Amino acid sequence: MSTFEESIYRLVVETSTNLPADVRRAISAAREAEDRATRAGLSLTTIAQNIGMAETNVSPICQDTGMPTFIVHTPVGANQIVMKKEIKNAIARATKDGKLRTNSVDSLTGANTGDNLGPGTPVIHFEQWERDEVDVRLILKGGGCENKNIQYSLPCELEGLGKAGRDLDGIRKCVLHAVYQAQGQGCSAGFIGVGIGGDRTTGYELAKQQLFREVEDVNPIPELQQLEEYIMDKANQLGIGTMGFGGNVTLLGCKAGVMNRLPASFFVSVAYNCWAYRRQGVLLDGSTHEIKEWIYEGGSAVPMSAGSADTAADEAGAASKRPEIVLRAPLTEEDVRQLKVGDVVILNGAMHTGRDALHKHLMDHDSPIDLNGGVIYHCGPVMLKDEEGWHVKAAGPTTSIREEPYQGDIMKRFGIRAVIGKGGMGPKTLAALREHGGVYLNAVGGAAQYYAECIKNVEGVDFMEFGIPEAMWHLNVEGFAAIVTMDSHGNSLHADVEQDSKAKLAQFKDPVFV
Ligand SMILES: O=C(O)C[C@H](O)C(=O)O
Ligand code: SF4
Repeated sequence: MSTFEESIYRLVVETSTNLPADVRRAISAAREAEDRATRAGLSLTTIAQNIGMAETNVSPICQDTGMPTFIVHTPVGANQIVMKKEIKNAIARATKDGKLRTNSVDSLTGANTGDNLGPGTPVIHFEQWERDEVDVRLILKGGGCENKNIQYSLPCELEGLGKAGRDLDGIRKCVLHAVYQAQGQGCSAGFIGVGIGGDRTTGYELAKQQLFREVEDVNPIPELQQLEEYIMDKANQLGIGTMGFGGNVTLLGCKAGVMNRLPASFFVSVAYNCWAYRRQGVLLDGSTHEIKEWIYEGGSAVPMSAGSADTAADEAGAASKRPEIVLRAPLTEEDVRQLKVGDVVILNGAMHTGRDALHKHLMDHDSPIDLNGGVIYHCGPVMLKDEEGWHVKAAGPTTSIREEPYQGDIMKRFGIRAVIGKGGMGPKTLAALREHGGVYLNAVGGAAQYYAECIKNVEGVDFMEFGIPEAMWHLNVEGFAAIVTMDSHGNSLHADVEQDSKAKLAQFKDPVFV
């Protein structure tokens, strides 16, 4: 392997497994701002533990290792064709080693390429510069937060905020709205990059580029510096909180950039990044391609609590007015009818993963196993196989709302009693929980190491043809902690937080930048 390929491999592993110092500082500050004995505080404790565990285990912070996106600056004359090939080799190797999930899926057939390579994956942007070194930056941005990106075309009308015009105040409203509409689904607390101007494509590119800035830097353009500070202040008054559980911290960073636009177009593009803000970079020697320096301060400079996986579960007891409730699957109707929003549940026993492909399949096919009393986990894990069998390398929840069209019907048809995911579900599922006797449990998004440790055994797998993330994994878990956010009595914490934050958003209707 060439030195360039080796250096890129190291960059990929570091990015996926070790959150940089500036991001850690932002998360630590959020922990300080949030009472530990709340749902948000509890989730931040789990997040902090997870960051420490990922570093120690050299395993993915989150199971969704995202769309690898590289920005490479090369000296004039460097062979970009060879570099591209070697970047791809490094990606395939990191995937084989379980540092990246198999994340490249054929959009028409649904087939997973298995090595993270394919049309459009990875994304590599080359730029030439007049220096001798090679600068390679990488961001691994997951699908859940990518789904919460949003683009506005000014002028427009925004719920809660009214008219947004073609000026700085209109931009202000769009950015606040972008944070509101993400709720907890992009694994808040998040970081946003804002691209002002451009066309639809370059606007989004500019937004994503902002995510390569340091969390603590100061915008050199005074208007944008003001905008960033304003958004940081006001977005954190929306009360959405970590995971959308409500709380004081909703946004960890806001970076805005500007470029020219066409007279007829005025786009504001927002790239939403989850707390698992994985970006790193290396400066390579121009001739040897050895790593000369890391671009962003390494994570090890800011230790996060790497304590035992029990800490969060212990704090969970304090976060709830009622003691935590320990249940063993399969569950009975009585088990789940006793649960109320806010309860902390510790699950033991059998759990089955299922996400988009499985839910669609189960609508008109039988299940390969008996799901009566069963627990479905919305999760697409990172798995590795050796002589002894399959091992879980990372296994946090995925965004549940995508299963909203199917979930209620499937629960009733197969007798499923609990669904675990993140971000909450909608009215159809809530009605089914009530009618059938079911519960929705919210796990901490991105806490892939924390949950992987709870999985004691992989009992089997079905539908491997869907690819590793979409297959139905049969797991045996111990001490899997999650919070009831939708119960069988018609209560949904997600609906409440959305309602509440909408009212708070409306406070920021009046012009600020005039
Ligand atoms: O694909 C996943 O595992 C998670 C995804 O990033 C999500 O946030 O829903
Ligand atoms: S699960 Fe959450 S933390 Fe992981 S990539 Fe998706 S949005 Fe980010």
